[in-house]
Amino acid sequence: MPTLGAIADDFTGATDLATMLVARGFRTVVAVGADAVSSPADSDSAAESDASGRWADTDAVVVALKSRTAPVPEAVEDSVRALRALRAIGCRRFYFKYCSTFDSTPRGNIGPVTDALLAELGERRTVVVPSFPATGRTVYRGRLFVHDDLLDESPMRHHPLTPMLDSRVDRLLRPQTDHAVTRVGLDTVRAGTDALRAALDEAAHADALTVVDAVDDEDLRTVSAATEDFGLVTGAAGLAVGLTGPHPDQARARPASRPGDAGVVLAGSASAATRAQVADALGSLPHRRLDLARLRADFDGAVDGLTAFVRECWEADPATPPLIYAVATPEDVETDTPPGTEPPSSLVERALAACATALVDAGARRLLVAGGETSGAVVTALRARTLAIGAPIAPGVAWARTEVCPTGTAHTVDLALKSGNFGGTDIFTQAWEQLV
Ligand SMILES: Nc1ncnc2c1ncn2[C@@H]1O[C@H](COP(=O)(O)OP(=O)(O)O)[C@@H](O)[C@H]1O
Ligand SMILES: O=C(O)[C@@H](O)C(=O)COP(=O)(O)O
Repeated sequence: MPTLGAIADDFTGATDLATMLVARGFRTVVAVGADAVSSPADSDSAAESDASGRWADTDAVVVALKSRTAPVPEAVEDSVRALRALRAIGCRRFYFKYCSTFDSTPRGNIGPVTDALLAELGERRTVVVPSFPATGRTVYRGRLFVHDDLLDESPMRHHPLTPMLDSRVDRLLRPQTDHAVTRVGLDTVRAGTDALRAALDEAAHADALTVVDAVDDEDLRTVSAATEDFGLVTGAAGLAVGLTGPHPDQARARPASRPGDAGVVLAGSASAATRAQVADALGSLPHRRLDLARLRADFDGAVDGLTAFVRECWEADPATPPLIYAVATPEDVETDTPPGTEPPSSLVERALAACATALVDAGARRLLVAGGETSGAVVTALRARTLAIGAPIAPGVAWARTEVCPTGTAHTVDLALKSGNFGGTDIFTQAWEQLV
């Protein structure tokens, strides 16, 4: 039965954390929203008995939410519902997973969600640990680095929804929370678990969100050990490097598809890493870029055109997955919404979700989706309820086996949700090799 429950503020973040938990020996399931955790049955006793059967072979459950950029009340409500659902199936330790680049605005949602989860648990303190060294995110003297750059000097400065204009994590968090925000530096972390635990027990941190420095995995292991009796920890997936699950050899799900099964890449991400991956794949994968004007003029016709193109590609060469993408260069991002029309971001999400639905119906059994918001739209449209994490592809990215039911018929597919900034340049062509 699961004892560790996590709440992730986007879908790629959920599979990112789940990938880490699987590698650490937790049999992990990603549940799409709180409802996928709870039984649909309405009585508590029915929910309990159903839960004990459904979750018997699971050590950790990660609830995937689409709450990173949702209005604050909605993000809080969804997160608290997820927490209650996780408690109802027996989880006793909780992990709030947000982005390793601390994606949020001065109004939230990291602070308000953390406050609400603490209140729900009756806890007064937690740690704030966005560090994820395997992907170049480190925190030193409270400043968040993305590889060699301070966060506010990285491409995150220009993020359309959550531009990160400061790199001091405590300063970013303070306007978002009702708690005090404190810091513990690397010297204390490097002094070891007992020293860090003693520091976190000091009065200053007793009723606070404490930003803890960590620049390598050993630091994260120390933070994890020093907080093992905390009801809630918060951070990126890196912090899970310090957790140890009970099933080191059984945690990974087997692929659903076989080599040669039809696949597709759907890239809605506009981030720098995805743009480089798109550029790399244009040389070797058949491809089409979304035409926003055409989608506005005739949405169904445009989607039909894209899916017909993919089917033709499969017929010509079943082994090569075509690429449908939204952004190749920063200039491709439309920031203005023509009067009376749908915002470009939602149009793109809807188009890629519609492509995913039609393509699964047409035989796609392997889908690689790039971008957190995009993944949320695709997974929701495919009506997936749970994802079982399989083979790793890159730090923070793995294949997941999932049953989807977009139009009434269920299919088991392999799905990889790639965070915009994760993965090597050749991930769109190389990821398939892990599906064996
Ligand atoms: N050409 C475009 N113009 C405007 N918005 C776009 C365009 N292409 C993609 N988007 C939107 O940008 C957002 C990208 O977010 P996400 O999928 O989380 O990836 P990332 O954060 O890596 O960029 C999505 O909402 C997507 O629909
Ligand atoms: O922690 C991270 O960096 C990722 O898990 C993540 O959340 C990235 O979000 P997107 O770039 O929106 O996919």
